Amino acid sequence: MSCPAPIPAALTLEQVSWGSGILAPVTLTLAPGRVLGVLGANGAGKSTLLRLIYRFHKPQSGRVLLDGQDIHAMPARAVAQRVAAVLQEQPTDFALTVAEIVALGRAPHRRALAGPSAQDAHIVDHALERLSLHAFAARPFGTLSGGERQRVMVARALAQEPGLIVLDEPTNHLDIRHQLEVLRLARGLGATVVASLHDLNLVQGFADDLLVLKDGQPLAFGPVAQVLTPELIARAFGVHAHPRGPAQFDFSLFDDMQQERRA
Ligand SMILES: Nc1ncnc2c1ncn2[C@@H]1O[C@H](COP(=O)(O)OP(=O)(O)OP(=O)(O)O)[C@@H](O)[C@H]1O
Repeated sequence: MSCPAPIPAALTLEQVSWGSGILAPVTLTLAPGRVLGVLGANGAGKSTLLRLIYRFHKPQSGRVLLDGQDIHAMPARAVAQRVAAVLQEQPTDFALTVAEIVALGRAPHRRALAGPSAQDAHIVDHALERLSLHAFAARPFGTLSGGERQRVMVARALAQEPGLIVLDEPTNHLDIRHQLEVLRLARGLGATVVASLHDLNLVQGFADDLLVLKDGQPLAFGPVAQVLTPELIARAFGVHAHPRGPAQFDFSLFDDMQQERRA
């Protein structure tokens, strides 16, 4: 049994704002399969923007369009079949096992009162495998470390087979190898991706496009190489960005390094 590849979603934000100045109107279009990194200092409005995209907040003005449809004109279930979110807040039902939490990702796809199908079980199994979580499948969620929990939340999103995946600081709690693995996995899903990140180096190898926010205002949007300049970093974060010194490293996964060496 194979897992069908998700059909990536097109995302458009049309003058989307929220709160009294918490997020000023943002307009952008992401073609299906594009990866958007959202950057900004603490309190800049990143999570607020993400909440608008996964339909937690209703915009004060403007519209969020998923494949051309306003997400607030769509049934919540239809949105949940297309959009998965990996959030900083995690489930508090610590007694559920890892496999049970990941299986929750299948809920939007099941008919009312229907139990899990063989296909659901296969998809959950596949998600556990991709996040190297098989050994944890029967463990209560509450007994896991912060990094292990984060991987479970990514596996749940994977099981949802979304066309758009929204990740709020997905590398929080993760060691460097798992950070790279989760970002590579998110990129390789075939879905459109929107992720807030704090690591300006990691975002360069991960995102196609960047949206930079400051005090709830969009400062810049466009391809990473065009947007991420020392001037922009100074405006967004109030720091100088210097070229790397000799005691600093770029990181990649072993298999990437082997490929690079072979090349
Ligand atoms: N429901 C709310 N009511 C009042 N203020 C809010 C609400 N939600 C967010 N804010 C405020 O809006 C600002 C933006 O918050 P948001 O969580 O979007 O920032 P962020 O960029 O994700 O920050 P961080 O990097 O610290 O996670 C913050 O000052 C926050 O306190």
